[in-house]
Amino acid sequence: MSQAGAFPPGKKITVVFVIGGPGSGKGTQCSKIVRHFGFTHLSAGDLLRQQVQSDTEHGAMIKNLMHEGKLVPSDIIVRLLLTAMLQSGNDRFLVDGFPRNEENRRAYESVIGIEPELVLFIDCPREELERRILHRDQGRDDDNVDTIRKRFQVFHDSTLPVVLYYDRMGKVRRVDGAKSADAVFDDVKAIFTQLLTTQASQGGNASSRRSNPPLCSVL
Ligand SMILES: Nc1ncnc2c1ncn2[C@@H]1O[C@H](COP(=O)(O)OP(=O)(O)OP(=O)(O)O)[C@@H](O)[C@H]1O
Ligand SMILES: Nc1ccn([C@@H]2O[C@H](COP(=O)(O)O)[C@@H](O)[C@H]2O)c(=O)n1
Ligand SMILES: [Mg+2]
Repeated sequence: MSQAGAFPPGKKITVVFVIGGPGSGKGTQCSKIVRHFGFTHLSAGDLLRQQVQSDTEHGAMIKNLMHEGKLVPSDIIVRLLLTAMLQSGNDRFLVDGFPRNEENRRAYESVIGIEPELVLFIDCPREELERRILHRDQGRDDDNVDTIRKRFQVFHDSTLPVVLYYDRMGKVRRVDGAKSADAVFDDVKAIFTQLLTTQASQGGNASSRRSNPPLCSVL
């Protein structure tokens, strides 16, 4: 079914991409941002894990790819993100763990087309990331030494180039993810306070969204 027009025209929709290596604290910081700033948190990884748990059409394929630390086809993720955005009724979204590669970025642009206000990049050394993941203990199938190595490789080869793409557009805000979670959030809070203050001073209804997004092309 077409979802075209589901975002009211003229209404400002704020999207922030949250990117960082595996275990950098994306989910941790997103929870804090939700509490302080009223965003809806959409974790691409969580949406995929729900598909696996619900044993949906693509569940088995997604499970295998995640176990291998590989990326799931972009059309699947973008459809999940769009559905979650529309269902939320909110107009502020944190998109965690996305885009992970150039294909994700292009699929998002062509299907959803809401330009991110900024890209929060949580930067953290690899040794610290590995330590955190191996201590996380949330029963994730991909939190093992073999898969972690593959996830790092994907991050380096496919995700960092996307960060660089947005950096060239002046959209990246880097924070030092090696600090304590509260200290990282002090930096994150300053970034979001500035974003929302700027938006408020601009009237809050200027839209960076395409006027006629091709929402129906994958639905
Ligand atoms: N700044 C921090 N300092 C120390 N530990 C942290 C920090 N931020 C998060 N953690 C812990 O590190 C682990 C990974 O954090 P989190 O799940 O938020 O990362 P993530 O970027 O969402 O990871 P993934 O990409 O694997 O989903 C968790 O156990 C979390 O409690
Ligand atoms: N854009 C994305 C995001 C995630 N995946 C897959 O999910 C795994 C876990 O992601 P987290 O963000 O929760 O760490 C990831 O390793 C990929 O297999 C994806 O394909 N595309
Ligand atoms: Mg996470």
